[in-house]
Amino acid sequence: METTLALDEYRRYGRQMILDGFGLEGGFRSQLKLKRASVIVVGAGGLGCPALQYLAASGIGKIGIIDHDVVELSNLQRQVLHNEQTLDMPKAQSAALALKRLPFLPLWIETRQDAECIYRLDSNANVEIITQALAPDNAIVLLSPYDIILDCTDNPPTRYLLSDTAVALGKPLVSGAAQKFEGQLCIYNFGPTGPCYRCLFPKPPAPEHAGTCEETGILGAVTGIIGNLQALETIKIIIGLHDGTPSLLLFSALGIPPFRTIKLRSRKPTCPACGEEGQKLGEISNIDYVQFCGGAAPDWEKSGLVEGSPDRRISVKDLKMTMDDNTVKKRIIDVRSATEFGICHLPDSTNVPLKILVSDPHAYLPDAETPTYIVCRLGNDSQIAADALQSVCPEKFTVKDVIGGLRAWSKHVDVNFPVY
Ligand SMILES: Nc1ncnc2c1ncn2[C@@H]1O[C@H](COP(=O)(O)OP(=O)(O)OP(=O)(O)O)[C@@H](O)[C@H]1O
Ligand SMILES: [Zn+2]
Repeated sequence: METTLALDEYRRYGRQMILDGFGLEGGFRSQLKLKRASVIVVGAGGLGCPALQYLAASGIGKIGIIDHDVVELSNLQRQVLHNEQTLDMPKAQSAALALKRLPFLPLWIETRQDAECIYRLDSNANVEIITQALAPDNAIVLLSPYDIILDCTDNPPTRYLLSDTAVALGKPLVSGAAQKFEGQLCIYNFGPTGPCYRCLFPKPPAPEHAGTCEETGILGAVTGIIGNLQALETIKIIIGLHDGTPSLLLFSALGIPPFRTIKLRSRKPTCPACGEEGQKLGEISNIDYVQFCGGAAPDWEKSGLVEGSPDRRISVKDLKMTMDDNTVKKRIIDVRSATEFGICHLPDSTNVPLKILVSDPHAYLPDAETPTYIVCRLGNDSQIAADALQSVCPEKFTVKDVIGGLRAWSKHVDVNFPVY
């Protein structure tokens, strides 16, 4: 265990060590606590990146990063540790390089450890990278070496898995969430009576309310605020400055005031994860979290490409042929929001946002001679809209949804069509 600070660490961390109240036992001891602490950040995305940079800069001794995904261009708007040079690189690795300010991963520091997916970044072994998804069968093993867990992920199955694992390991879980202009922050399973995620949310959100940033949009600075708060709360826990009162912080960039805090009750005795009286969950490795949260999100484009009911669906290539044929009548309805329609749209398409169309499908009935093709971004909403129209129009009318939506259009028909 570390008992001293190196000489250069006094200068490096001096600005925080001299703070009045930087740990009850004084700056030196608090800095040592940070140096001895280990923290694991699950998800090196919008929340994980800002959290990681402040955790690393504060002098935390060991940081783990778990993420199975690779860096994509659409991440750079908010995932500030990644850059154009690290596109396609595993996010955990890209984030670790940024923390160490290294341009690439030199071979001499890439040492494989016990699991195939784990790398230690340098001889001080202070950043550990795990390029594998956190799953029920590895969560206990991967998280147990760390003192504090940060949930910087974006999906309900992983949130429940992280909470249950934190309870099983008796570790605090600093959890962040952000979507659109809004964010949330909560520390679960903290102290002897702090509630867990299941205490607060015994039931998962309906799948339609669990959209990803890709579906709903996100302002980068919002994830920056929540991710930074996660780092701050983690540092407070380590140096003993957190009073442990359970609360949920709600942030809205457009709200007045933008921050609100809700005091939470303590642990629920009947909670199946952390309660004394609850019906026990059982082994984490045996729990099907995806099933619990309503099943996996379908891959709409793929499912659409399967031979299905050709009379109700049309491929993007067939749509293109129809559009090029001036002798046939057609109508293309784009059911995305007006904002998205403004970003890009197919020539001669009309914008009728999904909500408006399904609230009054009769208003958008085609005529017998004009086939209607319905398009959206990914080919999901267009199916709902097509169903709504088909249900109110006579059999012989043609209403088809465009398989895979505009994403498929840019992949298979026009590579210059914007993807967002
Ligand atoms: N079970 C998991 N194990 C490891 N990493 C996870 C797990 N679940 C989610 N993540 C990671 O959490 C991060 C969440 O960040 P964020 O939502 O900003 O990124 P994203 O998924 O790239 O976003 P987008 O929705 O724009 O594609 C992602 O990098 C994702 O790979
Ligand atoms: Zn609980």
